[in-house]
Amino acid sequence: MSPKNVAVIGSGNWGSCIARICGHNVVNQENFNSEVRMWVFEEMVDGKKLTEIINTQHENVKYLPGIQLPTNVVANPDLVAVGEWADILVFVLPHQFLPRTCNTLKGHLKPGAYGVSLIKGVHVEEGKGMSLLSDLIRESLGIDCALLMGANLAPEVAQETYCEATIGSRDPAKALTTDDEVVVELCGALKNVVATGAGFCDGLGYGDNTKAAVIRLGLMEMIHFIKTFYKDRGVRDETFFESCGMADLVTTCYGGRNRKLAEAFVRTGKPITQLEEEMLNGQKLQGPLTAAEVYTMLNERGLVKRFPLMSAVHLICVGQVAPNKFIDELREHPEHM
Ligand SMILES: NC(=O)C1=CN([C@@H]2O[C@H](COP(=O)(O)OP(=O)(O)OC[C@H]3O[C@@H](n4cnc5c(N)ncnc54)[C@H](O)[C@@H]3O)[C@@H](O)[C@H]2O)C=CC1
Ligand SMILES: O=C(CO)COP(=O)(O)O
Repeated sequence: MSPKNVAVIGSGNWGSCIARICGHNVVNQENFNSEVRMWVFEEMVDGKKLTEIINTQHENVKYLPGIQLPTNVVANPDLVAVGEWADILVFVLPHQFLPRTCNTLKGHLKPGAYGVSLIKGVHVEEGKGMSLLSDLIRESLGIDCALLMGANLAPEVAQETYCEATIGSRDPAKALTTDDEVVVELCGALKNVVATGAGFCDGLGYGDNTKAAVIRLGLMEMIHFIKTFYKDRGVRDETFFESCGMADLVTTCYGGRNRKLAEAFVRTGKPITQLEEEMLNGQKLQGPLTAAEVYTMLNERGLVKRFPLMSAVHLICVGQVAPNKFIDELREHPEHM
């Protein structure tokens, strides 16, 4: 069997961190090519191409500054060239860019190539409903796709502190932890909405009890949402207690970017898009966008009242509900009835 080529499709905060890990992991492994290619959405940083900076300084100075990348991680701005070369494609980019990325890759992958998605989000088209991002990858590219999700704030993972992750796959040859891939993927997507709510709590000055209630109600809505829309795909309760579930929810509600910006949104009154530009230096928030996508689904199906937390997060983000009404929206939560 010839050694497999690993490509990382994405080069943001998490993308660069994962490329670093892949780079270390393939060294001296006879089953893998010792070079890892990382597709970079090209941009200029201080007058230089980001790919050139990464390939000479071995650091993604914009999205993962201060962390050395192994020299066998090679940045490449040509998505099709990276896709044609790869046997394993690690998808790790902000979810809003996935449809266009798949369209570009379509028809260019090797036979037998497969994907692993680390992307937290969903794909919703008005009037057409919701699809999993992994299904988008599977269907548009004609490849199998596993998932890797978990309590994994990139800056901490890059520092190599102890953490866990959950790998989901229907194919037992690739599934190290669970075949319950729908729960693995959707927990990763939906916790970003709850984390936005947790940030509102912090911005409003509530204490830990209130935030714990938001986290718990958020988890209950996540479970109910997944069971409502995907019960025919083998949803199991125990998966919610894996790293992809409870643990990721907790870490994001305390240490994530969604929490941080939601707090600033309440404190400053500035629009989320403006705060994203001011505070994240090109990194992208997934929570408010996912909240809008989830709301579209819930609204089309008359389910807004059954999911008051996720709905309120969206309505607050778009300015239709005042942030200080957030907790009022939860007082008659269906979980309390
Ligand atoms: N950062 C983290 O701690 C973690 C992130 N994730 C998830 O991983 C996914 C990727 O997140 P990050 O790597 O942190 O990204 P990021 O938040 O750092 O986003 C910046 C990336 O988006 C790219 N980008 C900007 N415009 C683009 C376009 N038009 N087309 C394609 N790419 C474009 C930039 O080039 C850059 O690579 C997200 O779904 C996120 O929720 C999952 C676990 C941890
Ligand atoms: O998914 C994450 C941690 O597992 C990162 O969350 P944020 O995007 O809120 O930083």
